Amino acid sequence: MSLSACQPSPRKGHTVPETQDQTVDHETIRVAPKALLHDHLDGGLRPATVLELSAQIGHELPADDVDGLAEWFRASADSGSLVRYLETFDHTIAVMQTAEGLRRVARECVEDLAADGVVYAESRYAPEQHLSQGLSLDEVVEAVEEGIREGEALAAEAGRPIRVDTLVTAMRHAAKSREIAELAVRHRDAGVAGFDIAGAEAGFPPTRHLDAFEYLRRENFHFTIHAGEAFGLPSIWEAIQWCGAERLGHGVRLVDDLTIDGVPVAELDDQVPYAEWTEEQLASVQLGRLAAYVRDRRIPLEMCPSSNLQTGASPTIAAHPITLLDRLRFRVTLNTDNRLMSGTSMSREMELLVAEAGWDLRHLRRVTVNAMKSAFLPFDQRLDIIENQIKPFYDG
Ligand SMILES: O=c1[nH]cnc2c1ncn2[C@@H]1O[C@H](CO)[C@@H](O)[C@H]1O
Ligand SMILES: [Zn+2]
Repeated sequence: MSLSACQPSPRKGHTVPETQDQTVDHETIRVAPKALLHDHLDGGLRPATVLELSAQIGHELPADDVDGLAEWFRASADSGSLVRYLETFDHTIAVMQTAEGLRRVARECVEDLAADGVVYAESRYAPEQHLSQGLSLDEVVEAVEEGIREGEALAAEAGRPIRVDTLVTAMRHAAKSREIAELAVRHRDAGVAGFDIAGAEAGFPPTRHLDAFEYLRRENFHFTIHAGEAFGLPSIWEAIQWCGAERLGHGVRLVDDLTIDGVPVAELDDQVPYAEWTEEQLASVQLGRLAAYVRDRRIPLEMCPSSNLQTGASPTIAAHPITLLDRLRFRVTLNTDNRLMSGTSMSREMELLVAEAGWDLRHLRRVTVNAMKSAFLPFDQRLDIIENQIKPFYDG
């Protein structure tokens, strides 16, 4: 891929000059250092592990071989509805009910991310969904952290060092968020970097969990909220202005607050791919008050293109708002969401954007630095990864 004339000129501070060849091939993407903020532990199992652990506990699966099961997850998650997409998790959560199962899944998650070139990741899961065989909430967290430390050690041995922190999630339809928030804070010095709420969005506004968010703020703890995926601007507004979310999980519907001459950009008659918009077209986009606030405050958007195609939040990669929001300089990050359900990886998400949305190495560098800037990791450690791992590769 070479540079196209439609790309915005790099601003001061963007160190890759526009004249430099930004060709991105498969191998470059594979080895590029990546930062991943939004990846569900229970959405990233190896199909072989689901099969093996299910056989051990007598859990019945919809397919009995690796390829068939991988395909079943992809196809079933491809429903166009978040609620149906989430039903596929029954089969992964079933094998994550023992300390041993949780530890193995966490260890393999870290190894798989490291093999994909990820150098920093935040892996999230909902401890309340892993209690059916008698584990306590604390035992669930401890088992996951053990598995993650094992995975980090194995990855370092394999020459692919990676740091993985966790986000403890509360399910938004349940009424446990305060208890889960306290659980997260209890384990803050043992690998838990933040808190999240997930699950069906429509009908379950984040303000139902205000008590948990107020508690977390008093504890100086970090949290992100899934918002603006299956429901629109009111959900994003509540997450930021009522709950105080530091980042937005997805936030893709923020595009509803972008207009040209009063028409929402997604409803424009002549739909030109965002990569091909001219600087004049970009300059004519008006930001509503919420979108302007999100951009002004540099609120990170944890965007997950493939997942959004499956749940119907976006029709195609080329038309996915990530490219428009990136070109308008929102703080966009690129994520996998659920590697098993989407049959994806960070490399694959990057390749899709390069092949179908006009991205090149500068875009990949930008979302990687953005993600690292937005991580729930102490500032000095974020800086260290940016300066010593990310920039040397992308600017080298
Ligand atoms: O994209 C998503 N939107 C909302 N909820 C999700 C998404 N992906 C996964 N989960 C939910 O988060 C739980 C904890 O990891 C998963 O069990 C699933 O129910
Ligand atoms: Zn998610």
